[in-house]
Amino acid sequence: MSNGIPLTDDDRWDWLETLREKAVKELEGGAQGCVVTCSALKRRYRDVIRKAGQEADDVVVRFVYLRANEALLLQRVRHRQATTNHFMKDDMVKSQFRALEEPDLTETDVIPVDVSGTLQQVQSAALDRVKGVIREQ
Ligand SMILES: Nc1ncnc2c1ncn2[C@@H]1O[C@H](COP(=O)(O)OP(=O)(O)O)[C@@H](O)[C@H]1O
Ligand SMILES: O=C(O)[C@H](O)[C@@H](O)[C@H](O)[C@H](O)COP(=O)(O)O
Repeated sequence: MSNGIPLTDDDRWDWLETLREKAVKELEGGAQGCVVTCSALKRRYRDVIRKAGQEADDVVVRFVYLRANEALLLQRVRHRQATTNHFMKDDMVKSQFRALEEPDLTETDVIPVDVSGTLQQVQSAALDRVKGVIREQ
């Protein structure tokens, strides 16, 4: 990625499984909940994470989809590039959007949150939405 080469499906499977296994281990160790951050761009990647809920009755998987348009995210990645030496440069944003399969209404475990506001606005909107979903369960 630092050379501007997007990852492939094959590059990503093990990573997604590792994330799922780490999260399940946290819960098995007594954690009440666990948040992992991950791009999970395609539906079949999200399905890898979903498996945690299918394999254990007491594990509930929910996705918070941090949603914004390409122009805004390009601007943020450019700003990151100018201020840090992060490996992921702005030339990756286009391929990320090409790979993205936006969750549709059939993915009922997805909570979309608009991230075009400030960090505080995003944090508070995400918390409100997640708390609302937990209350409904
Ligand atoms: N709401 C926001 N307002 C301004 N900048 C943001 C906001 N959310 C994220 N950023 C910045 O955008 C960049 C990419 O965000 P990040 O969450 O790290 O994305 P990813 O992990 O998907 O690459 C980071 O530099 C981050 O600080
Ligand atoms: O293509 C992918 O599978 C993902 O985009 C993944 O590679 C990750 O999101 C980037 O590495 C960004 O890393 P940061 O979260 O550090 O920006």
